[in-house]
Amino acid sequence: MPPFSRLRPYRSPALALAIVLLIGVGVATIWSIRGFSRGTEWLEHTYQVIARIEATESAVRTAESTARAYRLTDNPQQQAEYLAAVPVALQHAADLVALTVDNRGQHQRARQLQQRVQARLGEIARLVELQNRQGAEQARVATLTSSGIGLMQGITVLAGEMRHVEQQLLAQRRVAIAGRASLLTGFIVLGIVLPMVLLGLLLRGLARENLRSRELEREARNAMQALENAAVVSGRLSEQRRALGIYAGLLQSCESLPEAMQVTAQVIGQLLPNAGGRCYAMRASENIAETAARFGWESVASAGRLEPSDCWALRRGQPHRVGAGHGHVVCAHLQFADAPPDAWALCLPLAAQGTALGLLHLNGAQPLGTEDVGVIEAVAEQLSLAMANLQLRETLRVQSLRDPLTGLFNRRFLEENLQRELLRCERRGLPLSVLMIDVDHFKRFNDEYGHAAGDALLAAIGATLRASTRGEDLACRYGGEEFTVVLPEIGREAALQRGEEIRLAIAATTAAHMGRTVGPTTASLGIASFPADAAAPDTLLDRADTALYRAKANGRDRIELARAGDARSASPADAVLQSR
Ligand SMILES: Nc1nc2c(ncn2[C@@H]2O[C@H](COP(=O)(O)OP(=O)(O)OP(=O)(O)O)[C@@H](O)[C@H]2O)c(=O)[nH]1
Repeated sequence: MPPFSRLRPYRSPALALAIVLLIGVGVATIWSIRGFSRGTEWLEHTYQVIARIEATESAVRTAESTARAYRLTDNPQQQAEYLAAVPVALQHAADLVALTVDNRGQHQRARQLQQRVQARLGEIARLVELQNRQGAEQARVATLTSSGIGLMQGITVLAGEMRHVEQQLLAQRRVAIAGRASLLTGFIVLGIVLPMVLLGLLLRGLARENLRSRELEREARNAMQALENAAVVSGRLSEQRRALGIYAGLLQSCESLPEAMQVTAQVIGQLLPNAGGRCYAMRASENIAETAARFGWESVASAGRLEPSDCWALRRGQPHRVGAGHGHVVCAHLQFADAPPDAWALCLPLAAQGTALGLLHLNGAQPLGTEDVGVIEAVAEQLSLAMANLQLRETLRVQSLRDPLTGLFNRRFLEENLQRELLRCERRGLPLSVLMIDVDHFKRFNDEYGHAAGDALLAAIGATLRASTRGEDLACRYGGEEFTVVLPEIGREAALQRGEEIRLAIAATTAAHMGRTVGPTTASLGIASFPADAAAPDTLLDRADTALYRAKANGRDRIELARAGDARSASPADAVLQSR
């Protein structure tokens, strides 16, 4: 959690405290303004008192000087001025008394001053009256004995004292006003700074809140995206699971390895459209893995055939991945040099019960997800199982069609395939010959050397027949010591020649048994050809068999061709053939 969130519980109390402080600052400011205002009023009051003291003193002096001028000039104008000055002085003295009621000391002094002013004005009034009654000269003589000078000095001294006191008050009030002005300034500054700090803190808090909400919004968006991605991955996984289920079913229905490989290629192409690759099948006889199917677009070229030593997966028997952060040990069958920068390659061995059956190779330039690797591993596992099953089936099939002693096809295989070969040759207008071969006096051989030695010789004769026939020929063990060779596209004459070669080869065949060589022995052969002797498989075999009997009857170790006369039975098709 960011620090802002930790401070959140303290935000409301802090805000309340700031508001209280602000109110306090406001109240203090108002109080200071009022105090400042009161101080100013007192200052003005002091000035008024000082002005009134001076006015009183001045008015008394005016009355005094105009009365003196009247005495000296006897001019009524001067008397009038004197008479005007007297009430002014009295009024000023009375005003001063009224102005100083707030200050006891000054008030007493003001009253004394008023009394002295009244006394002084009374003295002047007595002299003016004397002048009016007895003349100016009499008044001037009286002046010499009057107490006017002393009274006036008393007024001046008292007025000076009062002024001094007022000056002191003035200085004190100025200091008090200056103090209040500073306090007021302080409160005003505080009143400006505090809201600004508060506003700054609030703005900072809001900015951080905004940032946090944007972060939360981004996180929510990311979470939504992750959820959507998970839904997509989940959908893809279920689709892949479904496809794997279908794939498993398809594999079970495959009848051959190439078919299984093709199905695998199609399924991988569908599951991973951005990947390309190959399915390799091992050719056990050559110890080589050969491409059996391809899919997608290959970003990394891979060889069509490879030896197990060319692939690390086949060497180690476990998946091998290279590129896109998965190592740089590249298999020899890959050409990584020409691949795009982000290319990757994945090889998975196809194996069952420790036997390498093939290789599944994928590559691409788009990143491969973990779930994709899981799917590929599942495909490889299923394909390995299917390959093992198919191989087992093939082995069983071969075993069911081959004679275990000689390795030749068995009679069932002969019967199943002779018809097909006949039809093929008939379609193409080609002949076909059948050789029935029977080992001579084999009972005697068995009796002389033992049944096991007979088995060994029969196995050796089987090998001789395999070596004496072409890939398209069918060399079969018909039963016991009797063999059949079907020679497609071979007519009577050529069959005779091939039969002779076979007879000679059998006559030269020996077998090693219990540390000694047994054989050789001879064999008799009967040959029947299509279309000359028969058209149906059974009849053809019968005719060859009949010819064989004749060879036996004529002394063995020889070949007899079927003759028209020695037909023992004929199928409807042969009847048609013989009537031609
Ligand atoms: N060792 C061995 N002998 C077999 C096998 N199948 C058949 N035989 C023997 O082959 C012998 C065939 O004898 P016959 O049919 O009388 O014919 P033959 O002795 O070969 O004489 P001809 O055919 O007239 O030359 C029998 O003794 C069978 O037991 C086999 O799988 N192994």
